[in-house]
Amino acid sequence: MKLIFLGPPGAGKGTQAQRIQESHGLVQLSTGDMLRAAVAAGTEVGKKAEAIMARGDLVPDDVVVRIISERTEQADCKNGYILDGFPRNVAQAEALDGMLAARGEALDAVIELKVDDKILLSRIETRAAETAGGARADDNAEALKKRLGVYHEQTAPLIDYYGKKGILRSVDGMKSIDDVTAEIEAVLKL
Ligand SMILES: Nc1ncnc2c1ncn2[C@@H]1O[C@H](COP(=O)(O)OP(=O)(O)O)[C@@H](O)[C@H]1O
Repeated sequence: MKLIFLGPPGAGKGTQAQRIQESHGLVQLSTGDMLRAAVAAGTEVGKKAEAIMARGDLVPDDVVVRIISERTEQADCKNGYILDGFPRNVAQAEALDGMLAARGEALDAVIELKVDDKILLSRIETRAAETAGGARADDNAEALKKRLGVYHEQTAPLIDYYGKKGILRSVDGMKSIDDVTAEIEAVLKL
């Protein structure tokens, strides 16, 4: 099974992807995590991405498309995967379509986690406070506003993109973590 978890920063994509990957034997592929690992390791990609990520902008499409293309070819992805944080704009979605078509594969579903902006802001502030010291470079008010703006401008159009393909499944991301997981499980059984 190949899934995309789509939603704004702080929507709970990572938390839910973690839970679903365990129950379905899938691999969670978070481009944010992979890019942070590249920054920490000081690779060429990391050097390119560091400042861009810190201010809340998107890393160039060719960089993340290559990362996903290479990662999904590894043996542990055979049973399927959850893309978390990718694609983030229409160009990335088209590149993903091309990659899957060339492999004779297709997406099973795109799970959209719907959360209001007001709730997102308070969730991310809490996350920043809880991880103070070890906080992510982009968990501050300014970068967060930027990330939300980038989401609405560039990523939200994907809701329509996948809606038209008939594979979009929207879930209320404002319920409890367990309830959201249950709703996703229900949607995946259909
Ligand atoms: N698919 C992507 N395309 C471009 N940049 C990305 C992509 N995924 C992650 N990034 C970069 O990594 C940052 C953090 O991403 P992520 O961990 O998914 O955070 P969140 O979902 O909380 O915004 C983004 O703001 C962006 O700079």
